[in-house]
Amino acid sequence: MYLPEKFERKMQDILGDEYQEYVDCYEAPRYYGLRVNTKKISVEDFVRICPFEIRPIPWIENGFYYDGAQISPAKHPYYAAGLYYLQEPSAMTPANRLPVEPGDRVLDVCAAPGGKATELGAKLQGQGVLVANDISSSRAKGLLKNIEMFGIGNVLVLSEEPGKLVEYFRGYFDKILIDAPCSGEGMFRKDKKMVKAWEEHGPEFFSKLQRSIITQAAEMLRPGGMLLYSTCTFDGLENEGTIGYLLEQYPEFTIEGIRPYEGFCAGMPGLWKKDIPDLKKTVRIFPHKMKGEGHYIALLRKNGEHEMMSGGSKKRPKKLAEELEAFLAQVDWEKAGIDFKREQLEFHGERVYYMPENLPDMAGIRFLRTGLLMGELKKNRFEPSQALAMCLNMDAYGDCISLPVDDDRVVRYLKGETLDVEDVTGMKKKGWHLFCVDGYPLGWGKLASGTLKNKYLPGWRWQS
Ligand SMILES: C[S@@+](CC[C@H](N)C(=O)[O-])C[C@H]1O[C@@H](n2cnc3c(N)ncnc32)[C@H](O)[C@@H]1O
Repeated sequence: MYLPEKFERKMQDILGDEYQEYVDCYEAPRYYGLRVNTKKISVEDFVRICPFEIRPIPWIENGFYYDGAQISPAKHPYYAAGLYYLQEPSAMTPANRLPVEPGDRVLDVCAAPGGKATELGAKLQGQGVLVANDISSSRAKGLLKNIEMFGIGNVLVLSEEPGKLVEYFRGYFDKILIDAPCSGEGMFRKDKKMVKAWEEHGPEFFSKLQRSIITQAAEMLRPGGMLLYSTCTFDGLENEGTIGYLLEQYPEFTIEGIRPYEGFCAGMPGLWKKDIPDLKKTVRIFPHKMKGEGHYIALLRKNGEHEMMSGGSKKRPKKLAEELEAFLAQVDWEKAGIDFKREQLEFHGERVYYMPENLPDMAGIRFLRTGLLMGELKKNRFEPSQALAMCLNMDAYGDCISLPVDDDRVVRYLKGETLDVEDVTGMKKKGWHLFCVDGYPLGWGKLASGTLKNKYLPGWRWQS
């Protein structure tokens, strides 16, 4: 495989005697990974129902290898049910090693298309808030879809420069993840196009961007909070150099240890001009040392006294339209994992949202979604949304139709067809039903006389 000479020389310096072993691994096939959505299913249950062969990724509790040359897990209904995300195994490490707890306020600064944000959201288990941002609004659209498919409703999906976010969220977050734009050296085996991109924009270009993003993120972290910085490159300036720069600018930060794995290598203080021994606590992932592509991860804590920052003022709940009221009463919110409070409902035109608690005033921010889009009120008729369907489960909503995965109506539903379901429902029931595969929601349908009118979101439908 072609590698630029300058890159080869750098890797020889970094790896010394191991360089040949590293180069040889470019001839080996890449690894494919699948990460279980623990908000929707336990790892044990997923292993029990998984329709294809998977092998555990040893350093990620909910991660598995699959044979990407033989199978396409994205074409399975369980994928449409949000039971898993497809992600290169090393790329699972950053969100896995950031200790997010339910109830935390979490920011993913460079989140699209959502590989890490979906895991951070799953770890929150519906409590607290995930702010998923990406400067690119086109990439943020894919991010929104992945987050909704994963059933994460306690979310803001934004598309802003991190510098602008500081005005709104200074000292607000408990945990921040920066999966920084980088020169992508660790992805050369997975994606050959990255080599050409590297020749156009190398480490110096990205280093400037990374320094600006990490210092802006530092402003948004509360004292006591934790920040995880990751890249998929080997370059010392972009990795240890960015962390060294942060410590210089913000001495209140300290480098924390990362839960170990035998394949992880220590960060290399010598690659940064100043010697900071704690940089050894950061982690380098090399593809010749473990079964995944190249990555770098640093975990930091911001030290200092924490004052809880409260959000904006509460609006009084208004009187709700009867049909919305009736719909809300039908949901067992506790079983949906949502601590439902009416004052968190917001109305924008016909749309009804369920907002996370304690948000700052967000006037002027560019967003794709604030909160969970519950549905639309059209002439007092309430139509529940796709996002809400993905947040629910069969215990939380009474009227469900669940078919086994091998019933051909499951795929026909995903293609947008009207279904005859009289054999499952009888003739009696009418109205909104949650359509599920093996008990996991795919979307809505409206039932009348044994026929289910398809309400699967048109933009998500499978091609016929
Ligand atoms: C490595 S990718 C993120 C991948 C993502 N975390 C995931 O796991 O799916 C880096 C992202 O940073 C975004 N980006 C580039 N410059 C940025 C900036 N100044 N602020 C925020 N995001 C930025 C890019 O649009 C890109 O989506």
